[in-house]
Order: sequence, then C-alpha cells, then structure tokens
Amino acid sequence: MSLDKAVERGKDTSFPPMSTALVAETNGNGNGTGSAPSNASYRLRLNPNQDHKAENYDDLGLEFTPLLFSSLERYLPPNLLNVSRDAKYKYMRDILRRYSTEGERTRDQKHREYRQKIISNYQPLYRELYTLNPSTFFVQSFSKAFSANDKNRDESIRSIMSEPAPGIYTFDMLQPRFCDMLLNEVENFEKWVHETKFRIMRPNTMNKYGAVLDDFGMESMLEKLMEDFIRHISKIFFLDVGGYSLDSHHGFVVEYGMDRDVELGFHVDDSEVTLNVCLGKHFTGGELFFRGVRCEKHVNTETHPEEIYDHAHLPGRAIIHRGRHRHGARATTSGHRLNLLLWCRSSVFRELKKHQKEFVNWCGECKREKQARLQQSVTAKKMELLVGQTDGAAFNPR
Ligand SMILES: O=C(O)CCC(=O)C(=O)O
Ligand SMILES: [Fe+2]
Repeated sequence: MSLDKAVERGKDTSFPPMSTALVAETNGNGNGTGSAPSNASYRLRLNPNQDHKAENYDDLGLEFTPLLFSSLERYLPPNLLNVSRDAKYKYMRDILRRYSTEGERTRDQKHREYRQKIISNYQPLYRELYTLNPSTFFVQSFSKAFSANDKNRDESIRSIMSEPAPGIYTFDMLQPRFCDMLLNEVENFEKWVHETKFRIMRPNTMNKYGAVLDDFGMESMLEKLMEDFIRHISKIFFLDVGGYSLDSHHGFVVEYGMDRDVELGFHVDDSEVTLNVCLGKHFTGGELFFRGVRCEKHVNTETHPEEIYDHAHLPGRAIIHRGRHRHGARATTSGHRLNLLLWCRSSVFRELKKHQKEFVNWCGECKREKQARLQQSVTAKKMELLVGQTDGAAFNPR
C-alpha cells in the first residue's frame, strides 16, 4: 500500500456537494437585520436560534434538498421566523440560488430524482432503522452520556472516550442487534440492486462496493444522528474544524473482503469530522492507519514518528477523527468487514477557511513550521544580544 501521496477523497461528483456556505452579512450583534426580502438585503443570523422548531419542507420542489431548508430556517432573522412557510421558503431559496451555479443545481436535482426513484421502489427490510431510536441503536454507556443535562454533558461525553493518539477518539456505540439489522438491510438493498439491475452510485470513486445509506432512505435518520450526537462530540474535541456547526453529512457503508474492496489507500476525507463504526461481521486485518492531520498545502509532507497510529476495528465500536487526519485501511485478509461512515461537514467552517491566512492551527505541519520559525527568531535574538554584549565589552572604556 502506497503512503507516497494522500488522495483528497470525495472531491468527485458521485454524490452531492456539501450544502452551500451561508454566512451572510450580519449587523453588529451578529444577528442579522431581517429586513424585507428585497434583493439587496437578504440576511441570515450568524448563530442559529436553537429553540426554534423548523418546518418540514419535504413536499416542496426539487431545486434544493428539503433538509437544507429545515436546517437553514433557524438562521432566519427573528422577524421572519413566524411568517408563512411559503414566504420563508422563497426567502431561503433566493439566498441559496445566489450561492450556487445553475450547473450545481441541475446536478443536485438529478441526484434527488435518483434518490426518489430508489426510495419509491425499494422495500426496506426493517422500517425501524429509518428513524433514530437511541434506546435500540446505542449501547447504554453511549446513550447515558448524552442524556446528562447541559451542564454535565461535556464531562459525561469525555468520560466514555479514549484518546489512543492525539485527535483520535474511540468509544462503544452500537448495539450488536442494531449492527446485525443494518448489515441485513444493506444486504437486502444489494439484493434489490442486483435483481432490478438498478445502477447505483458507490460511496466514492475509491470504492467498488458499499452503499450510500442516504440514497435509500436513511438521510434524515443520519442527519439526526449528526445533530443530536456527533455535533456535541465535535464541539468538545474538534472546535478548530467547525465544532458544533456541522450542518451536512454523507452517510454510507463500506464493504471489504478478498472478494470485495480489499484495502483503502492513503487519503483524507471530504469532511470536517468523520465517524467510523465497525458493524462486523467476522474478519481479520482491515486496521486503520493514521499519519497526522494536514491542510491542503501540506497534505503530502512526511509523517513524524509521533503521528503514527494503527487502529483495529471491533464490531460496535466507533472511532472519530478530523476528516483531514490522513489515513487508510489495510487489507481485510479473511471474512467480510462492513463499516458505517458518517462524513460530517460544516458550511460555516468552509466559508471561514476561505478567508484564512496560510497558517491553520489544526495542521501538524503548519504548527511545526510556526514552531521552527519561533525557534529561529529566538535563536537570532539570543545571538543579537550576545554579540551586542561582546561588542559592548570591547568598547568598554575600562
Ligand atoms: O475502511 C475503513 O474503516 C475506513 C474507511 C474510510 O476511511 C473512508 O471511507 O473514508
Ligand atoms: Fe476515510
């Protein structure tokens, strides 16, 4: 397996792009003005109104995904929160149109039609998998950590996490029964694909096997998983790459074995935060290897010994890391390994990143360069002082 070059994964068109960045102009207090929706004065709040219950837009148009409207609604200026759904829809749609090209919109629309075709023809095996239910999905320790009240939640989340290497966290997450059901559901979906000869898109250009869960009905369940659970984890451990602002996802299952995808090359994900949970079944090999976090500029710089970490998958156990933490998967040498992946993205973080200077605090190499520059200037200053003192001594009239 080559470690020469980390591939930027997911920058292909096989799935819809992240939701468009939406940090609009705000007034001084960051809450936007919310004036009438004339073309010149569209506003969104910088911080969402967390208490607002957003409407359902499932029945409206195909131009943008309905979930996007429900998420965006919380960013509307206060005076627009309670106007008619239609007025809110038009206001948001006009903003969204300004942030995407006609080509992107056509591609998104085609993708939604593709999804719709699958969803209206595929008969799920277990309906209960399509709505998030913490008591049947998660092991007790995981559910309990999140049920603590706001004040204690961060602490109880920290208490279930191990950090085997900097920036990599592991924890028990899924019940064995849930893993089995999801494996059966994916198998059933693959069977349907085979029988109907429906041409499906694989999770990425690097995968020949596996399935996109969002494409056959699990999009809103996974969105809720991100909103109610992963965002809280991200707020604690990944504040530098978006923290709580995660607002879109790509959810899929990968499938490895000697007769499937065997291994996965060295890459970074098209995500701010990646959740990866092993579903089973029985297998050997398939370890994940990590090689440090890197920004675009440094993605191919060398690895330092302290950045080397290997992780062995265990069914039901999750690993969570920054998407830009370089990694790959070793060959699954026997049996079959299936993992659930949730790539979580933040449009706010991506928009802010565009305005960032060269240095980013989450890239191992940027940090090292900064440290080296600091060291150099300290050394130079020391030399200056020492030379200055020697010169001074030479000119000492005594
Ligand atoms: O095979 C794995 O567990 C890793 C998968 C992965 O890194 C990815 O799909 O981005
Ligand atoms: Fe990955």
